[in-house]
Amino acid sequence: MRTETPQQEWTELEPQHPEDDEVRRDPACAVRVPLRGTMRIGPEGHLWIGGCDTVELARRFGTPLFVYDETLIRDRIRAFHQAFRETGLTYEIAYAAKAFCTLAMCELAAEEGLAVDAVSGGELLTALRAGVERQRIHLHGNNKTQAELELAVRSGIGYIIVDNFVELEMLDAVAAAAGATVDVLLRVAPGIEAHTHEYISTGQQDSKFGFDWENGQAREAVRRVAACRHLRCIGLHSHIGSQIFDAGGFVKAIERVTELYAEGVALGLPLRVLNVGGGFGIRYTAEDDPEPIRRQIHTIVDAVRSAFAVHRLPLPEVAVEPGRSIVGEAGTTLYTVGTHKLIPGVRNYVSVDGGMTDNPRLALYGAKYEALLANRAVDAPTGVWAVAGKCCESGDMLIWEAPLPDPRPGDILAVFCTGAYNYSMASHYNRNPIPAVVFVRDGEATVVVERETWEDLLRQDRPLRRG
Ligand SMILES: Cc1ncc(COP(=O)(O)O)c(C=O)c1O
Ligand SMILES: N[C@@H](CCCC[NH3+])C(=O)O
Repeated sequence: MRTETPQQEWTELEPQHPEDDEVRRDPACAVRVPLRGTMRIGPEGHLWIGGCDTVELARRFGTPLFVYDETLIRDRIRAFHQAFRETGLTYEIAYAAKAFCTLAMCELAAEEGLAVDAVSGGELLTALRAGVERQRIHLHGNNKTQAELELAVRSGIGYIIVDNFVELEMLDAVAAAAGATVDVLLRVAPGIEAHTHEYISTGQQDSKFGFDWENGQAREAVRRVAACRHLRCIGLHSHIGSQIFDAGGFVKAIERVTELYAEGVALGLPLRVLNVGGGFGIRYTAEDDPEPIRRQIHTIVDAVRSAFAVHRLPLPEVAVEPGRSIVGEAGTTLYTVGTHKLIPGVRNYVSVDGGMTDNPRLALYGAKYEALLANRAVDAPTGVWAVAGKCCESGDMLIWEAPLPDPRPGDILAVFCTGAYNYSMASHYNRNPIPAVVFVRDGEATVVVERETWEDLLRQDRPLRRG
């Protein structure tokens, strides 16, 4: 689809944060929502993304609709590359596909020079089918199945991040059966508390992920992997959590993991990779203030340089696994406004045609979002609305307090920052179909995931009695 860009004047947007000119506020927009990437308010008062009028996108493709600003995704990736290039260190950026995994996204990641970090057979197959170079795919997971390990070994992917002792033995056996030697990293739980929601913090001791550093399991894993005849341990991995705002936690984790790295080198392991995971935070709302990527990457690389100097080790290849920070702010969900319920003195609810099925993050983490009416983007808010989904669940809310002009049935509501862990965590609850996904760029909209239909929902069902 090509949508003509109007010729009239566009609203001028001022940088909100001097360090991050991708986030802008529209002074004419009373809702005062940060406008990211290619977002603009058009002269007709509509929200435009990637040169496309979102009201037209909603009409054309239906709602709920995930809209991704392709330019912003590419810009985010390039910011990571640029930050690393400035450090002069060898590096690899692996896109954490769990944030948003489709063929198109994996293709884009590969085009932009990213490796892909997969965490299941499904993500692995998506990356392979998207044509990502095999050597540039990694496999994660705390309970990889035999079938997933076999697919990974058969496909000859770059490396597998081993999470625990059971997997270590299982993978050694899978590699032996395939007559292969498999490159692995060991995932260490470094005992670092990331200051984020407890369900997305993963580096602390009480975590299901990785070999525990504090009680010596990680050290034991380094010894045991050295004895696995079909595994070649080429590095160590840690990941401390998600939606992290400053790189302090990474520094502590790097210091701990480097001690182990030194022990591994002393044991004769061919270590060359230090993977510090992902978790770089983004600005969901004006309350969020993450450090810019450039600064976080520089802090990480400085920490690696000093830790490796302490142990007199040659510098490793530094790998990171960002997901949210690549796609989160580039995604916007469009909904159609339906019913409302006003409870005087209590709360005003407005309901939209999606909800926890396309965005479970408020229900899961109490996540906060900002929104505006895409078809009346410059109308001043007249009140605070609780934006509800359409599921049979009181907790099915998208935003508890959204300042909006009185929403009318048929208005298009745009909820921002829904690019990470929304489509990928979407569900069929209440038998709702999964929405379509479009990428927009330079006035072109490309459907990268078709909308599911009610018929699609029945495709795997079989009747109780046949014939
Ligand atoms: C091992 C690992 N790597 C990378 C990521 C990506 O995290 P984020 O999307 O916060 O960058 C995660 C998720 O938290 C993870 O568990
Ligand atoms: N799904 C979570 C993050 C988990 C990250 C995976 N380790 C979110 O939406 O924030």
